[in-house]
Amino acid sequence: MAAASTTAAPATCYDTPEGVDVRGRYDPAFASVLTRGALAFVAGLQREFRGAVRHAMEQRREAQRRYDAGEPPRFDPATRFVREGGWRCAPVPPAVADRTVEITGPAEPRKMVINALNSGAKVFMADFEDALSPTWENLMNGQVNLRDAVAGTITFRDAARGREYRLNDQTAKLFVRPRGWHLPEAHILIDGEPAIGCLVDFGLYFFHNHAAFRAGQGAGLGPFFYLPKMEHSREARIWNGVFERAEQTAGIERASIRATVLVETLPAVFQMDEILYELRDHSVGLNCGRWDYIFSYVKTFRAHPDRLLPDRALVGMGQHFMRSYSHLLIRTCHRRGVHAMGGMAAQIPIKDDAAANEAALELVRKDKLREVRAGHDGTWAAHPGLIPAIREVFEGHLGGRPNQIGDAPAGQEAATVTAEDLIQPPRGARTVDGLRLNARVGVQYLAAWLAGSGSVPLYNLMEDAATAEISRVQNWQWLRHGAALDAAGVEVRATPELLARVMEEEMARIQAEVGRERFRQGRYAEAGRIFSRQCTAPELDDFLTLDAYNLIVVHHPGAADKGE
Ligand SMILES: CC(=O)SCCNC(=O)CCNC(=O)[C@H](O)C(C)(C)COP(=O)(O)OP(=O)(O)OC[C@H]1O[C@@H](n2cnc3c(N)ncnc32)[C@H](O)[C@@H]1OP(=O)(O)O
Ligand SMILES: O=CC(=O)O
Ligand SMILES: [Mg+2]
Repeated sequence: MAAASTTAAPATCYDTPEGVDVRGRYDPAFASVLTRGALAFVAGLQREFRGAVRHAMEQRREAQRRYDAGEPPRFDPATRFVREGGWRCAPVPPAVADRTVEITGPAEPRKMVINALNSGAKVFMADFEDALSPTWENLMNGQVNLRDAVAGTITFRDAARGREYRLNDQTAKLFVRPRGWHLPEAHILIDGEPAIGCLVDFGLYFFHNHAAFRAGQGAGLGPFFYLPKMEHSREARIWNGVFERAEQTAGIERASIRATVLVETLPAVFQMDEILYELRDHSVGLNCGRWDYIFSYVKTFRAHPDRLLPDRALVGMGQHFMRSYSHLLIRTCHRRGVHAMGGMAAQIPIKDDAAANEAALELVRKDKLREVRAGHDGTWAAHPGLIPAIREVFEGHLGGRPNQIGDAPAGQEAATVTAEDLIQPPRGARTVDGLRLNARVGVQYLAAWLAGSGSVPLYNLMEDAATAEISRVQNWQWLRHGAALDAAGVEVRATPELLARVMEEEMARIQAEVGRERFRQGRYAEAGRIFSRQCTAPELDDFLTLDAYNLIVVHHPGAADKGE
């Protein structure tokens, strides 16, 4: 139990309710979000839903055993009535009818949160997931940033550049993306077990911000969320229960909270109607999370040598299985009256090369044009510099309308999408250069993640946990099945020996690129070891970030013993 301070000395530990231990570093700013009431709320959610979460995770493993044994993911005959029924989701909240451009970025650093809110995007998705390395410092600073953002008081002074950051009069509407169901929060123990990461992210944010959000940004509704990495509608049902519990606890109307679910796993594409149905009073759409989706395709078909991916750079939205997924998502959302959101082009502005920058922008424009023509209602931008071009494409196409939810379907393609279309293997070459690039990008991303940065620019592209996962699982898949790789016209087999040689050469190349000093001080060597181990593991690890998580957990004994 927490011992409330009885002296005038400043507190140095968190005031926790029964059964809750906070093992993260004490900081008065963190204590302002880790209040006794907020922690009790999170603990209540964990106690009510932990059994269902455990069951859902076991069901994921069970489904994977079936895929490994040769049964592909499919539409569930038992829920045909849901797919065929004429139900609709709750009406779209007027505050977010227009979501043509959404910027995404980690909830920390603070400067980025202000930049994103001021970016001219309609929505800012503040990320505790793919774009954030879940260190204690990042998570808690992220909560502090979001509280100040919702209050409208967030500011930042960049002393080195003499720059002040504050909010514009008009800002993007805030959506928050908590972590996926699979990730623990090891700095908070509830009844002796690590907290469920997403319940910490959701719970703290909701507890402190629901009133201010509804009074301001949400115009009576909200808060708004993005929900990642679900594999089945039973997981959406848990979120729906969490939302209902949160609404009851806060004493606000049912269906205030709204969420967009990322359809970013292959099993989930067969469950889109079912996911929307579970969340029908709390839904505000689905999103094509293309990068995790590609990662999930490899994971789902890990045991199948006939479904090897070509080089990562070739697996874009033009591949048949990706196009089919986007079309079916749009049709599903519009039938149910909610937004069908597009995804993230990986290109970011290139500062020192105007021609290359224009070429990158052109790729983004093309991607967005494809999305809006297909019927998407809005899309994601990784960087503020892309927003004018993306807005031009979407606004040009929509001609002043906030979305195209009520429009007739853009084409007939979606009406005929079959299960076979959704799993058709992508086409293209597999090369040793692809294996190399995966290694070079995967290691540098992991080094950054271990050092606390969850999204980084690498070779002029945005890299985050989802894109790095593709690099990892693709190399694993090629090695596992001894894929034939092209090496300048010569065919070589993907083997652990080949990977070992590639890793040695790529580590040397990374060192040359980042410089000896930065290499020595960074966590590159450790990242190289983890990446190699992951790519050669006999069984594919479910998540790189789960394996590496223990390396960023820092327990502060002083925080837990409370000086008793
Ligand atoms: C697969 C998925 O889940 S996609 C969604 C998750 N991924 C993301 O959200 C990635 C978001 N993007 C980013 O994190 C960044 O754009 C990066 C890491 C790719 C590149 O960042 P940087 O190298 O800092 O970019 P750059 O130096 O060009 O930044 C210029 C300015 O734009 C700001 N900026 C860049 N990206 C963003 C962003 N997404 N949100 C807000 N501000 C941003 C920078 O803070 C910087 O501001 P300043 O001029 O005030 O200092
Ligand atoms: O979260 C988005 C993705 O593409 O993954
Ligand atoms: Mg993702």
